[in-house]
Amino acid sequence: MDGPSGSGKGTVSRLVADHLGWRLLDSGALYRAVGYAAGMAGLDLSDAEAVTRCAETTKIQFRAAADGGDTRVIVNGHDATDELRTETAGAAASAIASVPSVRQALVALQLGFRKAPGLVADGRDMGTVIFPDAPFKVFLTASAAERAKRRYKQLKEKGLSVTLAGLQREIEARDSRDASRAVAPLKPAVDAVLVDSTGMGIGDVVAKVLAVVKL
Ligand SMILES: Nc1ncnc2c1ncn2[C@@H]1O[C@H](COP(=O)(O)OP(=O)(O)O)[C@@H](O)[C@H]1O
Ligand SMILES: Nc1ccn([C@H]2C[C@H](O)[C@@H](COP(=O)(O)OP(=O)(O)O)O2)c(=O)n1
Repeated sequence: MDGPSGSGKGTVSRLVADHLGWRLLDSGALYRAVGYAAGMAGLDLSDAEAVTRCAETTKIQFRAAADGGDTRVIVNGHDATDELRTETAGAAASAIASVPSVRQALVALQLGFRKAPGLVADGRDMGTVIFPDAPFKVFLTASAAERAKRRYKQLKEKGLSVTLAGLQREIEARDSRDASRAVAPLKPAVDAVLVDSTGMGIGDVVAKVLAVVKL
């Protein structure tokens, strides 16, 4: 499941994976974790060699939350789940994700998630680069205005201080960087089913995605 920020990939992927009893890979969390670790180490995010070393050495673990809430993301032993959800972490992730050797450093880890009975993987290049032979591919979109509204609500609920206009600018800047980079740009795989979730409820989107999965 690939698509731009706020299209609902994470939410829909989790529900689809739960429904099918499949595993889940939130690939964006890996890029966020590396961006976060690089920031903690005081690295210059435009220093390709330093951030590549960081991607090669950062220890990233996913841990189910005890209360059934969001999966926790542990970065070098520290639970960084909350820090990783911020738009600053998203921007840092997008910056380091444009470095080809950083992407390369995360390939094996992602491939390791592919296990029976199945995997739902969410990101930007799941259907194009990491799992090109995936039998079912969805490219999930929504208008930039709607995606900004969703993110605004989500971050406000987490108590973060954000503005709608600021978020829309940040989301559009990130999408344009993700889509224009030379390696693994954000774009639908040729065999992906396009789902535009603008104006659709989460349940309807999940049903549409499940209809793509023909077992
Ligand atoms: N179809 C939808 N309608 C309304 N809100 C949605 C929809 N899909 C997702 N959301 C909400 O939008 C926010 C961003 O969704 P998320 O799954 O994190 O997107 P992504 O992983 O694509 O960035 C979340 O708060 C989520 O609950
Ligand atoms: N497979 C992926 C996943 C994410 N990235 C990069 C580009 C994205 O802007 C950042 C953050 O991704 P993430 O999916 O967590 O972001 P959103 O939840 O969609 O806002 O990481 C990537 O380059 N390739």
